Amino acid sequence: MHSAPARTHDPMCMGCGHANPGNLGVRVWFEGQRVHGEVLLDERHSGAPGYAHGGAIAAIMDDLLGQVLIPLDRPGVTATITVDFRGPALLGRTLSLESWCEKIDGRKLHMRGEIRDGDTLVAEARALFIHVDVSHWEASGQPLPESWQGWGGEAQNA
Ligand SMILES: CCCCCCCCCC(=O)SCCNC(=O)CCNC(=O)[C@H](O)C(C)(C)COP(=O)(O)OP(=O)(O)OC[C@H]1O[C@@H](n2cnc3c(N)ncnc32)[C@H](O)[C@@H]1OP(=O)(O)O
Repeated sequence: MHSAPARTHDPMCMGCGHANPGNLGVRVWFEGQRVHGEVLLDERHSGAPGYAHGGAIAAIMDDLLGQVLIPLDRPGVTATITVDFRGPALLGRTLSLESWCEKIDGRKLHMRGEIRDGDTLVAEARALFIHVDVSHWEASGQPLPESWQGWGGEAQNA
């Protein structure tokens, strides 16, 4: 059963933002605290003829693993991410996405994610996210998404 998120991501997000014409087309849905999704890359994301750029795959991973913050109900930022490229990422194929939180250790959120083309593992990633208060993003002066109000309670910030 898919659950509707209480929070939504930045509409201008480079990965999934519906208001960003240059988005990578990441679509996600939630099942409990797990994130599922899909993406279809095309010639704009080429790294070699017919193959996706590794940076596009890494950006998708960052977005995908960050989405876990929504069901966790904790705002956070990526501190470090490692992407292992395991198989060909072909353009023009619908890739399936999955991410989850493996461990929480205080403010440290250890995330994992996978991208598959059918049964083939294309890439896997692990990342450390750090829980922050939403005031972390106020320095830009841009308005924050309305749904972020009251998100995640208190976190001691940078
Ligand atoms: C989907 C819903 C929307 C979600 C929002 C958007 C998500 C988008 C994801 C992104 O792309 S975020 C953009 C890229 N990331 C950043 O811009 C983060 C920039 N870095 C920072 O702002 C600060 O470095 C950070 C908030 C991550 C940490 O600073 P703090 O001063 O708050 O914490 P501190 O440095 O004291 O570290 C807290 C703990 O984390 C550990 N830590 C921090 N950075 C680390 C690192 N890089 N590697 C390993 N450990 C790290 C640190 O050692 C420490 O461990 P201990 O508590 O055990 O001492």
